[in-house]
Amino acid sequence: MSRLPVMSNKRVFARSSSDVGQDLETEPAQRNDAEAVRPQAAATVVVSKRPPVPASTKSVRGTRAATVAAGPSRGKISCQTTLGLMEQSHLLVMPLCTGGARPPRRDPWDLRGKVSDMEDKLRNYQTKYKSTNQENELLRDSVALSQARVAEMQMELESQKKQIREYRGELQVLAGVREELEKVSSELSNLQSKYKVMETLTNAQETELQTLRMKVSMQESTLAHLHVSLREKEEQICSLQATVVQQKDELHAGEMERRQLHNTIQELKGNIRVFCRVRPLADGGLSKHIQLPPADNKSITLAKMEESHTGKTDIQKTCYSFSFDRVFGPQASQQEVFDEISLLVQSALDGYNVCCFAYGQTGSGKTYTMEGEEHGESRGVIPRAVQQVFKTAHKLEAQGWEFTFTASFVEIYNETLRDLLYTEKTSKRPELEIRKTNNEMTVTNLTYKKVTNEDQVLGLISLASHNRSTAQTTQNDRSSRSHSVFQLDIEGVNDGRDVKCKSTLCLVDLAGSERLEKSQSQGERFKEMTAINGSLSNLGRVITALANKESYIPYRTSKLTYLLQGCLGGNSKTLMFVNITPGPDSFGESLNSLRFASKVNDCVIGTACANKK
Ligand SMILES: Nc1ncnc2c1ncn2[C@@H]1O[C@H](COP(=O)(O)OP(=O)(O)OP(=O)(O)O)[C@@H](O)[C@H]1O
Repeated sequence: MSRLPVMSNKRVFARSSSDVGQDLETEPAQRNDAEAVRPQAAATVVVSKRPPVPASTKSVRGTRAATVAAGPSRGKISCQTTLGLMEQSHLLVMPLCTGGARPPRRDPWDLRGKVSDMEDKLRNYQTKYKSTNQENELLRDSVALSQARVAEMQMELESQKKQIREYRGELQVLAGVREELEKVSSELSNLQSKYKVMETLTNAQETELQTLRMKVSMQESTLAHLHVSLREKEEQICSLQATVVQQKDELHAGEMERRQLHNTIQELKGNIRVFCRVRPLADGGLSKHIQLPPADNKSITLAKMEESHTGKTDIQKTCYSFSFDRVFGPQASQQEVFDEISLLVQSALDGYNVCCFAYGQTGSGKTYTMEGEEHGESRGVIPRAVQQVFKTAHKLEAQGWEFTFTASFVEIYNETLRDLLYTEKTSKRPELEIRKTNNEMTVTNLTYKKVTNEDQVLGLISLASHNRSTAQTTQNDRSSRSHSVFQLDIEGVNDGRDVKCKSTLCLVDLAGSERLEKSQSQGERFKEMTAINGSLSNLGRVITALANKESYIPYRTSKLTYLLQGCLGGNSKTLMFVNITPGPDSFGESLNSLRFASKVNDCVIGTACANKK
């Protein structure tokens, strides 16, 4: 910045000196026409310092001086020109004051000498001026060059600055890149260490792979052997499968034959059978008036005992003997009893309707026989039958049979049906009605539960016994005053053989059959007893009518016989338990029960046929 004014001064100076130079060079011409202005001005300057030179002292050397000296007389000098000349005179005067070796001092009179000196000086100055001008020119050129150079340099500087900025930007970018690189290099070193680990692992795995390859090749050869043996086995399997098919056919044929034979045996035994069961006394023994011949398990004798006149011995007065399909004494276990009826249960799976009911006075052991205890050896007919049904069905699955089971539990109390599997509010109980559709007996609004295993059925049985209506009597504090009917509908399908079967296993615990006088029943109890006895009498009548092959069977007279119609007719197998109380007080009731059972036992109901399609 500080150099710029200097440059401009120089420029001014250069211009002024060149003007002066020009003026001086053109001076002779101007002198010739005697019109030059600037030399006059210079003369004016000189005049101010030196005494005026007379115009007559012109010479060749002094022509200029004379011309200079003649300047003022011309008079017309512009102010601007004067200033330029003053600058010029300054240049001219300076060497005069500071110049080199001084010339020998002239005498005051030696004006010519002095003029000559002056002229010499002037020439010197002119020479210097010329050389200065040249120098000046050179300098000007050099200045111009320098300026151009400077401009160039500045441009270069600018471009370099710009480049520097760019470099800085790039540097920053590079710094970022460097950071990135550092990161990458640290990652790289991490990766390298990982790579080393991986390399080690790879080596280990390669070794393992080699081992595995060897194993694989060994196993491949083993596999090839196995393939061969597999093919052999497959062939064997094929032939075995053919054998299995053949054996299945044989098995099915055998099963069909077994069913037929089984049914024949059941028919020979009678489609209605009666078993008598005498419950033990409280001490486990047997009362004197009941006699069970030891060698025979089919007869029972009821003997009327009277005290002798002395009162010391009992005299046997009247004897009533009865024969049944089987008589169980007080020691007979639940298992023994069930073994005798299990063949009938099998018939249910073969497609025959099976009905088993227990008849007897209150407390004679009907519920014990049919239901028994919930678990263990004292379980009764119903849980054991259910167990057998599911076990046998499972076995038959292997022969292509598929079974579906539907359970229902109904109670007949005072000639009214009650659903024992009903779980809703008691107030909302719907009315149940027995309907006969397609020769099948159904109950409207009754709960029919699909069951798939024994436990489900046992759960339903316990629900039913909870719901079962019981009423207190003087003879048995847990006496049931209603008939309970458990039904298991069984449907079997063997698609492979295109065979179907359908049957119902019906297990009935009848209400107590005691006489009215003995039970001392009154009011509601009397009504109950009338209904119970009415339905039991009708059961006897139905069985007799069936035995006599009467045209009219009074099924509809009571709800019990109407409900059991399907299980009591020709297409069914019926088993009746007559339960006897051994106490002497129950003699009359026992006799009644045995007479009723005997009547049933004498019945021969038509040949049963399986419900097969
Ligand atoms: N064979 C038997 N062995 C041992 N105990 C028996 C036998 N039979 C019945 N009992 C017992 O006798 C009592 C009465 O039996 P149960 O309740 O089965 O009579 P019930 O005929 O069903 O009476 P209800 O008609 O009132 O239902 C029960 O305590 C029962 O355990």
